[in-house]
Amino acid sequence: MGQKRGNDSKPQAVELKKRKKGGKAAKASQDDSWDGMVSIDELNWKEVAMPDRMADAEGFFGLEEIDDVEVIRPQGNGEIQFKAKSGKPKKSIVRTPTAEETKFEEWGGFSDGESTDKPTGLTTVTPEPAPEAASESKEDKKSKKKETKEPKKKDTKEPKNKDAKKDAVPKETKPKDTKPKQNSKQKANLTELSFAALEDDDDEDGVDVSAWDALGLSPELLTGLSKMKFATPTTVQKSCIPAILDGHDVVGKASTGSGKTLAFGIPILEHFLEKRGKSNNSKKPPAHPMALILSPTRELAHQLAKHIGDLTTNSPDTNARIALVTGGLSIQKQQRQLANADIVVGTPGRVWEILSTGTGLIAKMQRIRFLVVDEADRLLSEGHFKEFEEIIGALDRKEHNDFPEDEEEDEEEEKEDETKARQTLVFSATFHRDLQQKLAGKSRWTAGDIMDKKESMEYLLKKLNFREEKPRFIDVNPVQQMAQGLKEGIVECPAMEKDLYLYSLLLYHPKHRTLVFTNSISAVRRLTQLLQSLQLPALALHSSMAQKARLRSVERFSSPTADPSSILVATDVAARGLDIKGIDCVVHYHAPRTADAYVHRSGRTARAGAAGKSVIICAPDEVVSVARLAAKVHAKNPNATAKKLPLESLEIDRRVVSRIRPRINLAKRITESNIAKEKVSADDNWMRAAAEDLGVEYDSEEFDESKGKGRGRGGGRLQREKQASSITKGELAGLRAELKNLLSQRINIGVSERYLTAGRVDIEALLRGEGNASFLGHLDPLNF
Ligand SMILES: Nc1ncnc2c1ncn2[C@@H]1O[C@H](COP(=O)(O)OP(=O)(O)OP(=O)(O)O)[C@@H](O)[C@H]1O
Repeated sequence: MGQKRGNDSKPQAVELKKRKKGGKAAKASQDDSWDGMVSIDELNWKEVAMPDRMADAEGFFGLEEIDDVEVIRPQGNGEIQFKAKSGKPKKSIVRTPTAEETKFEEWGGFSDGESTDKPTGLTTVTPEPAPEAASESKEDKKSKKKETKEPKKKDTKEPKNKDAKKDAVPKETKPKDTKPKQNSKQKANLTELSFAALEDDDDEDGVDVSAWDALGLSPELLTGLSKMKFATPTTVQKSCIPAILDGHDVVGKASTGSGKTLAFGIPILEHFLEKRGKSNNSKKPPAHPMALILSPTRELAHQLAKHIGDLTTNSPDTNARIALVTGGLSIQKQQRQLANADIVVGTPGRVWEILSTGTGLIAKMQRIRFLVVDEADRLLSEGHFKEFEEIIGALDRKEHNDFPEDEEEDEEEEKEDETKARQTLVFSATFHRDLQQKLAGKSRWTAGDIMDKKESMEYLLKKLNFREEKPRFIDVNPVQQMAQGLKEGIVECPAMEKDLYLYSLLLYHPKHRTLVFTNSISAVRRLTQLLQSLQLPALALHSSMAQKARLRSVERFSSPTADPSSILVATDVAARGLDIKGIDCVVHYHAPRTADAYVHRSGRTARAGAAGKSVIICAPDEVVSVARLAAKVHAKNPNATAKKLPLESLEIDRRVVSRIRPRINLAKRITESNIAKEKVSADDNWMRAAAEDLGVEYDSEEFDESKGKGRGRGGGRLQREKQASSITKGELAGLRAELKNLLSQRINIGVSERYLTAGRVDIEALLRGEGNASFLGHLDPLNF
């Protein structure tokens, strides 16, 4: 078993087997008198391969490990040392400095501040802001701190230190990245596991980030933002970051994909940098976590950790430890991770499990500076309320601090930070209308009914114990809940022809990455198979799939190398928070059940200022409820009236519908037969196993006969299933061949000899392969 390390070694800790990467380059003397002892930073660490699932990454990213070393404990207070295990060459455990490190070593540092006797390594070469920037920024931080101590009475959107900061920050931040290997490699590891599309790793150039100047951020984070190519803050970031930096509690509402994660992530990291700067010891593990971010689902928690982690990785010298606390790992491990993290991201169930069983963890967590509740309304619908209430109760309980070693730091903190109360930040894209009115101060809170309405958002907010009497309610888009670049459409069709219209829509929009929502798992299964049999690159996502299969589907769908026409068929498990870049179109195969679901589903496209489309396929008996739902979503939109909603009615060309019907009929028969066969075989296996357990004989034919005779509920379905499953292999092969033949031809929508000779068809264009490759003839686009 090898040793593992992370970024910060702590000599006294025997568990220093793990630390974040980025230790000093080795310069161990390798002459004959050398006794073979090396320090932690001189070891030849190897990067640990990242596991398939983020959950298996144990919460900390970028670990390194080493084999064949012995840990030599110090006498007294000395540093732990290492030496090669007996039988191994002494030098085998020593790292050779890279050419780059040697170069920097010779160069001798950046400025007066750098001590020349520093041994070696990345700490020496970590990019520092220009000297004046560094000193000004310290001043700024001090002044900002003063402001933070007391939430301002007046709502100032810009921090006071704006001007000073402005000078400190390079306009065109082209960071002299002195940790290129570490950063890009860590980034690669993370992005491999990410839901988001991979970015071009080779391109290290930053963008101009002067648009962020007004927010007065540190040079470190500006460099990170520059590298991530976030040239301007989004509206929610512009409004929330100053309020949070000023120490206010914030309830933030902003449309999907508008950048809410960094709206709270950036102030948290600013606080981290400020506190770390003061402690003058970046290597010491934190006495307690600084922020707790609660998220309703594992996927979202992973995404949040990754998004904030990306910013820390890209920001020089910002090695905040992020612990991901979700199911799937040993409690003891997560207790350790949580205790040593700067930022804890987790689901309420798991966080509570860890806190309630760990010794002293509650006392540590009581000292967090930020509590973030993301996708707050879903936290309730996911049934996390009980654990959430327990966590809040525990955080607010008075407990003794049983960490004597932290006392010194505590006193220091206490002296400097008079506002010990934590800041609470609540974010979502949807809050119901009554609550919005109350938060905006337009209607009153009535204590009586709130306490009766347990598990409501009102109750949750009351429980949160804000530091201020009233949190700042920042509603970035009070009139428009939908993203600006989103176009909404509706396709009306007979209830039994939704497959046909879905297929038409997909053919109308080639090279569109499409997310199709259904209301049931069985519909996801059926539609995925149906589309696959039509040779479309469809993938499934629903909650009954194993976690690994879910992640695989999302990654295959979102990978930049994926087919640009990729289709993900999903239940509402994918409706919230999932940040997949480049989804062009969301199709609601089943109408969403609530207005919020419509907002969140549609919010998977048109993210971060991009354009996107959302189309509801609507049966006649759904039209009224869909119109009501759209009216609710657009209630405050001045351009929408009950008669004129921003829902474009999309007319699918009848010729298309009639020409593709044979394809759909064949594909449906093949799919139904496959599903019925799978089901029969699963039932059969189950019956056989049950019969075996009971010690009776099982005759499947006899059983089938008795099943088919039933006239009660489900009798018709059983008959259909039986019929579908009774198609022979030969018949099925025949159907497949027929479908394959149809799919090999383009859909002819009006090209005949008569048209060709009458000049109705641009033959040249046809030969050039222009237009929609699925069709032969001219197809009027949907203009949508
Ligand atoms: N300032 C910025 N400039 C450009 N892109 C940004 C900026 N801030 C965030 N993004 C990108 O925008 C996307 C959406 O961000 P995020 O996931 O935080 O949105 P959200 O508001 O939380 O959405 P949802 O409500 O759906 O969870 C992400 O891919 C993120 O990388």
